[in-house]
Amino acid sequence: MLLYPLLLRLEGQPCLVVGGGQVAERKIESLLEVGARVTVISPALTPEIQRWVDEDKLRCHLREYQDGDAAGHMVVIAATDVSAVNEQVARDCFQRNILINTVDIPQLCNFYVPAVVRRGDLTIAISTNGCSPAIARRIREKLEATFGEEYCEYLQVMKSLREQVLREVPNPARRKAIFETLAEAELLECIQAGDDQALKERIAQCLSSS
Ligand SMILES: C[C@@]1(CC(=O)O)c2cc3[nH]c(cc4nc(cc5[nH]c(cc(n2)[C@H]1CCC(=O)O)[C@@](C)(CC(=O)O)[C@@H]5CCC(=O)O)C(CC(=O)O)=C4CCC(=O)O)c(CCC(=O)O)c3CC(=O)O
Ligand SMILES: NC(=O)C1=CN([C@@H]2O[C@H](COP(=O)(O)OP(=O)(O)OC[C@H]3O[C@@H](n4cnc5c(N)ncnc54)[C@H](O)[C@@H]3O)[C@@H](O)[C@H]2O)C=CC1
Repeated sequence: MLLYPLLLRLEGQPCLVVGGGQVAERKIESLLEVGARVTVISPALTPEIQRWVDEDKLRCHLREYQDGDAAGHMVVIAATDVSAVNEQVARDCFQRNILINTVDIPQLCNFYVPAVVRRGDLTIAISTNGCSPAIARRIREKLEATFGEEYCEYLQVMKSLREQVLREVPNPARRKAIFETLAEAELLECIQAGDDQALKERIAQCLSSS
């Protein structure tokens, strides 16, 4: 079965992680990174999760999951090492149409967590449809080597150029031509080389030629 890829806005949204072990820690970290409002329910926590609790980065209930705890959350991750508990959490979520990731039972997920490369505004998400998370991780590591930190600045430059063109060029067909010329203009190479002069010249060329 094919999965539909989505990028969610979770800033300020209530999310629940059930379990406080190694896998929970990885999933919590990625939720905190995007500004989600995270609650953890688990009788025990890794030292890192405990640190996030101490720093007030997340709310925590030091107890076992109880029926219905999932209610009111946008996203839930069932990450205990007890399959029966994870199944109970998943059941609660399916009843309520909540997004649920059950870490040990792919059939009880309505979404998977991909491996992710982030470079500022660039997000590359990798999934093997659950066939091999280890391969997803290796592909991420390969892509990290190809898409370096310079993509952060590159996308910022492209963003401000795009805003400028949207503002100044009324004709959509001409705008499209300019965006394509800019995308092909090897601006990344100028950024990698730290050559601001060449960058400015190429941009000026693109804006005047298309
Ligand atoms: C279905 C899915 C559901 C979900 O969790 O979303 C799922 C399920 C399971 N994972 C298992 C094992 C491992 N998972 C990892 C790592 C990651 N797993 C992630 C996602 C996913 N894992 C979803 C599918 C993603 C896809 O479509 O490819 C990543 C990408 C994202 C993240 O978790 O943040 C993250 C890499 C992040 C990174 O490095 O970039 C490693 C490797 C490691 O830890 O280094 C191992 C051990 C090696 C191996 O098994 O391959 C097991 C079996 C446990 C057991 O042995 O019983 C199950 C359950 C099952 O398959 O039945
Ligand atoms: N999807 C993924 O990416 C991966 C999934 N797994 C699966 O994830 C599961 C968890 O792995 P780990 O985090 O390494 O285990 P762990 O043993 O480190 O953590 C389990 C956590 O669940 C908590 N817990 C147990 N019963 C609970 C209950 N009734 N209510 C709330 N919390 C409860 C424990 O206190 C502990 O914090 C394993 O079953 C494994 O099969 C393992 C690797 C990767």
